[in-house]
Amino acid sequence: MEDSSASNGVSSSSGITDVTDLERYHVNGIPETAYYVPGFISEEEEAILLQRVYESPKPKWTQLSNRRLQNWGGHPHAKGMIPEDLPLWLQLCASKIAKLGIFGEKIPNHVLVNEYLPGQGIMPHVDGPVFFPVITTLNLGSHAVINYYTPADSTSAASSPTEKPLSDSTYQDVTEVEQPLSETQKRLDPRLVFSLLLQPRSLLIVKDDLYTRYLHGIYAVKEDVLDNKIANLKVCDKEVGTVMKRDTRVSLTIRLAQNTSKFKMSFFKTK
Ligand SMILES: O=C(O)CCC(=O)C(=O)O
Ligand SMILES: [Fe+2]
Repeated sequence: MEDSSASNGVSSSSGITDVTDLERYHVNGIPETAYYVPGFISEEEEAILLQRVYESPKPKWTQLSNRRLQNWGGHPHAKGMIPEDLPLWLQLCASKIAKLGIFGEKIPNHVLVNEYLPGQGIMPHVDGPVFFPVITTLNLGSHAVINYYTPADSTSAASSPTEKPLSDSTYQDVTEVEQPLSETQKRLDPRLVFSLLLQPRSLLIVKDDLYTRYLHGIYAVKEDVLDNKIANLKVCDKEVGTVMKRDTRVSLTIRLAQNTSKFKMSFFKTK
């Protein structure tokens, strides 16, 4: 008999069922809380998810200057979000992640699909306040190295007090803020605190300050040279100096948007 959940994406069962198990995946040696779960999904599940992403209607894609994306679950806005139901294949992903207990009793309701060709990246930014302060990323197709930078409001010597915080990548003005990618990267490099290698099929979970205050970004390069800033190199069984060629990477950023109904009411009141 065919397993309908598998044909729609990921099976909702998982070997990891509670937060106690999750502690095994805690990333050590970094100042904030992150979990890196290698092999969170199988190769079959990865292939099905990629198939679902690429069979989505063309208008679902938004082309940005250095990547393209699909937004599922409603459009985030500084004041909240009008929710839309996730398609079944994403609901299954969200349920599997919810079983880890990291969203309390809730199930994530928003998914951002980002596609990066080799040489593409995302400039350092913080995600918006619309979301519950846990961010989960499912990695498909290729690796990436994600960099974390000290917060713009940090008192560290490297940060400039005149600097404006960067906008949320999911906001409408993203195309404008993404133009000066290399300039921004150069300016922020002294503030790089640590990086994480994200292998295909892994799940990354970051929380609290790492989510709300640190900036995160991915270099726009065709290959990554692994260095000792990468906190999970050992877990990934990799060595400093290894060169990893990028292929096309698809990431699913799976989050819980809050205050959705409140926004709905005030939205209609102002019309
Ligand atoms: O692709 C990633 O892992 C990062 C995506 C991201 O930071 C975002 O969409 O806000
Ligand atoms: Fe982000």
